[in-house]
Amino acid sequence: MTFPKQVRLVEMSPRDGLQNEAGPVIATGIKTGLIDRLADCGLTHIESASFVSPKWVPQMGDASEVMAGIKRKPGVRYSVLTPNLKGFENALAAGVDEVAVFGAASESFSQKNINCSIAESLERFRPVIEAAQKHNIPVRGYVSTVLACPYEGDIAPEQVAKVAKDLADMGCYEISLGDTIGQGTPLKAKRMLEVVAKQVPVERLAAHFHDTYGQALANLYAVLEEGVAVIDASVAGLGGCPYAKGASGNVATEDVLYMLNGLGISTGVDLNKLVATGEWISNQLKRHNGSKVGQALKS
Ligand SMILES: CC(C)(COP(=O)([O-])OP(=O)([O-])OC[C@H]1O[C@@H](n2cnc3c(N)ncnc32)[C@H](O)[C@@H]1OP(=O)([O-])[O-])[C@@H](O)C(=O)NCCC(=O)NCCSC(=O)C[C@@](C)(O)CC(=O)[O-]
Repeated sequence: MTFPKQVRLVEMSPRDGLQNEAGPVIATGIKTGLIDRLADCGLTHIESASFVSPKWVPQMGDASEVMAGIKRKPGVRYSVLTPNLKGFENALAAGVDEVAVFGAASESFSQKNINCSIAESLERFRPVIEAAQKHNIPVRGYVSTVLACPYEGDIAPEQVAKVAKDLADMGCYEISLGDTIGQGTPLKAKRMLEVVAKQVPVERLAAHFHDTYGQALANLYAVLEEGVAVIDASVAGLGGCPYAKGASGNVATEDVLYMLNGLGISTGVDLNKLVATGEWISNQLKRHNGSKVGQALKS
């Protein structure tokens, strides 16, 4: 397989990046400031918030205010997480462009994250997808713990493929494969992708890798070779996972972009603006900038 000529970067920082931030709830103005800056970098798909229970994820409790406060840039898709119909209805009222349902390949992680089994989660997603289709809103699907689970260890690729296929069959246009705790290594990522791609065409798959063990770029390289052309990433490497102790954020968008630029793969994203955005949000949050490229290029 050769590399794709173009990659769509799906920016995770306003959602996956901020959902787990310790301390007081981050001001809505910082969240909207981040989203507007990301759009100005040339990113065309920004996961902006979650319509989940604020008791479960307090940092996402102002999702409606965030959606109302951003400056919508034409050509940018502002998507959100919706675990159930209640979340979908609130998201619809907030005028989102796209929603996402999120399941897992591991039973234990499913229970910890969304308080139900994998089978129950799929039944919960069905009416969300049907309602979204009625309103012509595209639905993305996530599968977490595709390479390892914090409670169950290694996850068989066949388990991932089954959940991915179920979500695709139910109507998700794209399935994002999450190495939630960043434990995967390139060969494992490649094998998992090969097995999943037999059930869901690679054109409908995205890679969502966390960088806990510093393997995310290597894992991305491995799946790019398999034809994956959609990559989830988070500026300044923001993030973590509330149900996966010690997990770090998504791979930093700046680091992915630098690698893609070096491979001659186009994205439409401006690296200098992205580095400035990573530095801006790190300063706002008084947080270490988790991007190596961001550190190297910051002014
Ligand atoms: C799914 C539930 C709601 C089930 O939670 P539950 O407690 O089983 O739900 P419930 O239906 O029994 O409702 C309990 C309470 O939550 C309320 N509620 C119920 N739904 C909503 C909603 N949508 N919006 C606002 N409120 C809601 C509901 O109204 C009720 O309120 P109360 O009567 O107690 O006052 C809960 O478990 C939850 O919100 N989980 C969210 C977990 C989450 O956001 N995790 C992080 C995102 S996933 C992720 O990061 C992984 C990913 C995608 O990035 C990929 C990867 O890296 O692997």
